[in-house]
Amino acid sequence: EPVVFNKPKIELHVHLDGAIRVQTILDVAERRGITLPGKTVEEMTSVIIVKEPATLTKFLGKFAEYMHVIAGDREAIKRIAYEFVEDKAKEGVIYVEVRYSPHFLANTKVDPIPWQQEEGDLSPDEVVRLVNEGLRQGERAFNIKARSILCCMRHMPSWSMDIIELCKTYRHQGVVAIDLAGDESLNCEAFPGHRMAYEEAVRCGIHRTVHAGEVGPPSVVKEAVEVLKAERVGHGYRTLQDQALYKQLLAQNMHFEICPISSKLTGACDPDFTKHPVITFRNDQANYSLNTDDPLIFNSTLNLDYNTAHKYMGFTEEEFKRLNIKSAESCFLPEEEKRELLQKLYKAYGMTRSTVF
Ligand SMILES: O=c1[nH]cnc2c1ncn2[C@@H]1O[C@H](CO)[C@@H](O)[C@H]1O
Repeated sequence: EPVVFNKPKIELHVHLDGAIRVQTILDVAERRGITLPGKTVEEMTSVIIVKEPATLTKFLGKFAEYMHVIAGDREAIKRIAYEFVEDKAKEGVIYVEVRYSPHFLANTKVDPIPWQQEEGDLSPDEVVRLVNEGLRQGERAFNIKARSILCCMRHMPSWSMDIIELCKTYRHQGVVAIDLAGDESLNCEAFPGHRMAYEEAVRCGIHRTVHAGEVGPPSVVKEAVEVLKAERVGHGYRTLQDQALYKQLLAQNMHFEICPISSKLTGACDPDFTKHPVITFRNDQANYSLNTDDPLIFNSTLNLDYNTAHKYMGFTEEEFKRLNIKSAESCFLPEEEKRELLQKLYKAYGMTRSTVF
């Protein structure tokens, strides 16, 4: 696979638990005495990955193949965070916001205890500290910047107040925002638990993004923006089905976190990339990023997403630069650090302030 955009990049939408190395899953399983359906990287990869377009619900089921290996294990959680930063640095990412559900990696103070684990002594709070530590060590080792976003889960509104409290506690240790992830096709309207958490986020100045309009109708996007006060929309492809809403969000400079490979394999979009919604976003010079979402499960890299945009959608170097600058402008860093990041991009792209889009 050739590298079409071999320049510094920003990634804003990637799930930590969807970006684990298969080798790490095997190593940890062996150490913990957990039996897996595959013994080699090749075998486990074929168990985990989605090869053909499926449904969001089926795709989300894939996490159950390996989450029980990592969850509840301090060393494993720190390791996946550290290795994630290394992998992103290798892809040419200079700033990444990585998201996850602390509850999904815990085995106490979480109800129900996920992945059929026995109760243990690893709480969501400690999970966040371990991830913060892994990311920080990765930042130092690989010379890139990594921040995190904590996910509420659509089907677990009872966890959402924990999430906003964790965002508040760790806002100066790398946590920059709240997200709402999970299966939008099962419950469309956000539960009061989610709404309360997002209200608190607004009150405390915690940044907000929401998975919306990935497979759900444009009304979910509207709710994300108007009720949950999302500053960015995760995916948001279906926004295009409501032209009035789309025009309004364009005018508002709303940021869309686009994940091309993901959108094909979750069945969110037409598998024919020449018909992809991001072509419309591009033609309208919208504010959006290109992201991997879950590279483990899609067996992908950020380069594959860029190549796909280039090969099937006619994306140019110019557009890749523009969208990365929009991504930096829409990231959840404090203003000062955002300016620094933008300067880095301008320099790497050979742009002076006057040639900026
Ligand atoms: O594309 C997606 N849409 C909705 N939810 C997702 C997607 N990818 C991952 N997750 C969900 O987010 C959780 C926290 O990282 C993952 O465990 C998965 O359940």
